[in-house]
Amino acid sequence: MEGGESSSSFPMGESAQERGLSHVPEYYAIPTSHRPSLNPETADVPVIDLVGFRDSSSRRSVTVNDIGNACRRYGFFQIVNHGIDQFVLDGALSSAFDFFSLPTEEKSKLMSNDVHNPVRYATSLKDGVDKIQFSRAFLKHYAYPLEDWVKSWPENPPAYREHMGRYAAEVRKLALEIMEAITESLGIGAKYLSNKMEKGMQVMALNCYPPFPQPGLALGVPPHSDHSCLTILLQSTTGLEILDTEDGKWRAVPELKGTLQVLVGDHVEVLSNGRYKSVVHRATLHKERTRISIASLHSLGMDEKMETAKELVDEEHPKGYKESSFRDFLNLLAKNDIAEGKGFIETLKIQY
Ligand SMILES: O=C(O)CCC(=O)C(=O)O
Ligand SMILES: [Fe+2]
Repeated sequence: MEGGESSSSFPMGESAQERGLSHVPEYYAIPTSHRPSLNPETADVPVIDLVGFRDSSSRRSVTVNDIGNACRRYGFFQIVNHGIDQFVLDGALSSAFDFFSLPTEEKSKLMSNDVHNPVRYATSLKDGVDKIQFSRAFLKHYAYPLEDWVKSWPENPPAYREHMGRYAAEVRKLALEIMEAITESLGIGAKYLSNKMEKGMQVMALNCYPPFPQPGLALGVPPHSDHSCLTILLQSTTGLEILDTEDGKWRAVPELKGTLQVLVGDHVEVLSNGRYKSVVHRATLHKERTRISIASLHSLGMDEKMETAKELVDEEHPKGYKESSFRDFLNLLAKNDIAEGKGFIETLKIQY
């Protein structure tokens, strides 16, 4: 089990018997303290109007400031007026839905547990695993440069490549623009990372969470933060929850038609020397509905090391993180089940 190219530290559950829950089937062995609420509080997260960032007037600096505050406070914000048409979003969601609706034999052609594989399908309901703590199927594929990767994407459903390809290209442009707003908000300039992001990686993680009979007893994806610089998430319905570090509570991200969710990833935490923290998040399950989410993860190139900006290091703020690349993350993931292991960001922190 792993998150959407993500890193996490999540204590494995004691067994149901150990906790005296004999009426709960063994496969619902999620630790009590990690069970999601069926009525979570709603997160009061900032909604950023991106038109403001594209403005040349003072509105731009207000928007940059709002983005900086959101990154500092939550590591998360929602965006409206992002410029991606609703039909492109709907096309991506419905092709994801159609892919997951294919017969198992068809999806299994892409089945792989090798985290280095650029296109792979997997599910958390593996044979022989009797503890279903997480219920999810996912398809992950690289998406940039699109012309290099699209050939290895699913051939079915027939419209998949066109619809997902269109969304992939548009969401990547958006991610690069938001990255500019983030570096500008850090005071290191909008173009600080532009060249490296231009040559960077885009991984799309399509998640499918089928209806689950007892959604209070399992999760879709365990708590984790994404390894990326930033992740843009499109969801068909609610289910994403973020951890508020101020009070340690999980809160549900509200559903706002047409919005996209922006998650600060581990590599922006490293870049910012901890001024911005990657957001710890998880996905919950619904009793009757299938939920689809599409996470687009943007980072530097495979072997390009992300380093803390030297402009953000001084006596008061000593360098807090080691440098690392996307490949370093994959290597950690390969030997570390994220449901058990140390989160990627934890391995990067420098202890003084
Ligand atoms: O489904 C979601 O809302 C979250 C998915 C996620 O965190 C991921 O793919 O990294
Ligand atoms: Fe994630």
